[in-house]
Amino acid sequence: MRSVKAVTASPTTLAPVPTAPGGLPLIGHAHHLIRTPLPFITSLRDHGSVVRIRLGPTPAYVVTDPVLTRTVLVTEAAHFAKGGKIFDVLRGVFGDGLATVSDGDTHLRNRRLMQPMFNKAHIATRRTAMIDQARSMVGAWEEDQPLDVFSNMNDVTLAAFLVALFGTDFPANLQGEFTTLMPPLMKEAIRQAVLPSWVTRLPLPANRAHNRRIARLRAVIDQAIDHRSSRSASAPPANVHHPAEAAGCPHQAAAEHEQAGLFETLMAAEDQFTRQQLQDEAITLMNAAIETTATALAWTLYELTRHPDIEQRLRAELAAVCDGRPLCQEDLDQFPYARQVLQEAVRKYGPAWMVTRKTTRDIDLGGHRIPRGADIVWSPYLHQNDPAHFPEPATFDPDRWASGRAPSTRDSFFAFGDGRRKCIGENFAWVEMHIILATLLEAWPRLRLVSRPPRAETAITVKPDKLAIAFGTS
Ligand code: HEM
Repeated sequence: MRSVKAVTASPTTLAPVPTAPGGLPLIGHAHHLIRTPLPFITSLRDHGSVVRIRLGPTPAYVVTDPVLTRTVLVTEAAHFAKGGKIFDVLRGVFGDGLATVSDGDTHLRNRRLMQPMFNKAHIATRRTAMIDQARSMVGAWEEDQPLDVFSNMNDVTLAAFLVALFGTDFPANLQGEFTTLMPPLMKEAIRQAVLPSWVTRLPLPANRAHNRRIARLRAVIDQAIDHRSSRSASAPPANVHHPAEAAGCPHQAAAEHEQAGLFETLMAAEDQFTRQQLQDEAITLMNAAIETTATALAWTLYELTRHPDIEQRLRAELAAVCDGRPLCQEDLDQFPYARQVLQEAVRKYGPAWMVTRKTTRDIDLGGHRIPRGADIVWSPYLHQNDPAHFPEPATFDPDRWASGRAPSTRDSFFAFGDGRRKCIGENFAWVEMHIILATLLEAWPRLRLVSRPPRAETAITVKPDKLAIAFGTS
């Protein structure tokens, strides 16, 4: 196993940071990052534990050793602030939402205010609504017709997320607009992140379209917040009869029937958040929550079509728990194998592949001196596909996560980040992914891949370029 002996070193032992081959004048390594991002970023392991690349004229230091990534995110986090080119571009979309706001008091305060939205007990109050939403959507798919899985997973994760966040009566037109706006917005954001910034300031059609989309997204989010405010005043009684009770799920808590969503927590803190901040947080959450979970689910389904044995084990687990009745929220804590399968998809496909920080002072990392103000890149995808930590990383093996085998691998699993900027939505993500996977298996006894095997494509996440699956009942 490769290891880095020292996180910091005395000035006498510091070595120059190796530079990745293949950089070009003006654009640096941008062509590699645009054309072959995943082979390029994983190839950097061969050049050292910290490797210098250039994003346009700007140098960036890619950390290829998970021990050093933990240093950046946790032990020396004070010297590696949230920032860097990707965040500068994303801030243009999200404003100062939790994911892009600089480190410091505002981040700490907002994180503290938002944390209750995402604790397990609070999320549990939304599980039934999410099951209903997911079930109605996957159940409406046409039998044996090729389905664009990534796009549909985006629709289902978005709908489930909206139901959790904003309640059960979210207007369909707003949902539709959001679905249309987001893919080109994110694609352009990542393109802007790897190009020199002067290119992104030119009055090119692509740049103008990007700005128009951002303005429209803000207007849509504003309408969503208005909608929620107007509905909160007229919420229905909490103990409405629910079909899952009749189906045999005995302990439905009254709170689960409420229409209100998790976002009410923030709206209730009216004096704490301005309208602009509420907008920023809503946009941030929707962006952080949708493509990440949709990608992981799409890859999970693809892997199931390749591994009937894994699919069978999943179905057996589901059948044993539900015992012939429809899935209900209480079942969700009893699917350990589903968790292993989902975690393996998240491991193998990232889903994030490039995240950045900025050094706040000259600092020694892995025996190299990194200057103040430098961009640091870390990559869950890179670490989670490192054969030194995950033997045969291309193999989809959910049993890596079986209890007893998992501890050594957990240290190199960075899919949700770590430290003070760790994903606030991790609990939510697992619940949502379990719900969608389980409702889908419940509705469709057969999955068949009807496209060629997908190639991994990068935007903010690593997603399948083309993935069609037909769902059948026999
Ligand atoms: C499979 C699903 C997900 C993955 C892999 C994922 C991954 C990540 C990662 C790697 C970070 C840290 C970025 C950094 O260190 O700079 C992060 C932060 C964040 N995530 Fe997630 N995420 C997922 C789902 C979600 C969901 C469902 C939500 C919301 C409900 C969410 C909300 C956020 C927010 C707000 C942050 C910023 C936290 C902060 O800076 O304090 N994520 N996520």
